[in-house]
Amino acid sequence: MTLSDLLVPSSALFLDFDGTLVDIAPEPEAVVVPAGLVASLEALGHYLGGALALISGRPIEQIDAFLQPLCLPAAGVHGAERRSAAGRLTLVMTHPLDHVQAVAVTLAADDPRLRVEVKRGSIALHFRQAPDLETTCRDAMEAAVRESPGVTLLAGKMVFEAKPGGASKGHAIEAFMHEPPFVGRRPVFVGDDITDEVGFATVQRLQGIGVKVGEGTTVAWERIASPEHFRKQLQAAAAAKSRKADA
Ligand SMILES: O=P(O)(O)OC[C@H]1O[C@H](O[C@H]2O[C@H](CO)[C@@H](O)[C@H](O)[C@H]2O)[C@H](O)[C@@H](O)[C@@H]1O
Repeated sequence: MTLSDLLVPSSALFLDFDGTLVDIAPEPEAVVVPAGLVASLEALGHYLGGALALISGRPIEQIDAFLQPLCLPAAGVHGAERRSAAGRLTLVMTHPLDHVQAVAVTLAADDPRLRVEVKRGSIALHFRQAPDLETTCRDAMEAAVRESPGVTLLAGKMVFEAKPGGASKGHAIEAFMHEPPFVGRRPVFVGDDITDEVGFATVQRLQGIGVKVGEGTTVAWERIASPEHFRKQLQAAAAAKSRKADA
């Protein structure tokens, strides 16, 4: 089944960013937004009456910068921040991350291949350039999180990320689904990572469909081979739906 088959005017579309809309890159700032992607998102958002949101581990301001001039409804930092379709910003309560940050920074000081990303409400320790340090990073971050009340650890693609226990992509999607223009629609969520599984489970509980991009076990009912395949489907869906709207 293609994305175009899944979408009708009464659908709500939720999209992950890294590994779904854009290819994974060696560093967080090295991702490339291919030509035409912004136009496809804009056209589909229009077709869906504005019920299209980005659900990312990145801060919303980074998503805005990558997709400018588009400014979509969005959840950032794995649901720790959310901007509604009306532009209202909601922040999930965060917990002290000083200990996690100190542990991550100390590790990275010993090996320049490690990278610490400090976000509002989360600390990410990237080991993409040092895959041999995965266990060291996991052990250190797990221990640091155990000593940080209210904080949980996510294992993403070559990254361990400490974030507020009360925030998740599933919670963010559910919050959107209680508000216009998402309320009453059938949700579709497309993502690629283990961190997206809670989003797939959430939309499927709400009678919607999860779509997993790439390989790996998943609870999602549908699968697309790669971000490149997904972008092609997005473009095709945007073109087909725009044609229908014009007819
Ligand atoms: O939820 P997402 O939109 O998929 O964001 C998840 C994380 O994406 C970024 O890290 C990942 O992508 C980088 C660029 O491709 C890659 O270098 C890194 O190894 C990946 O983990 C971002 O830096 C994180 O803040 C996001 O949480």
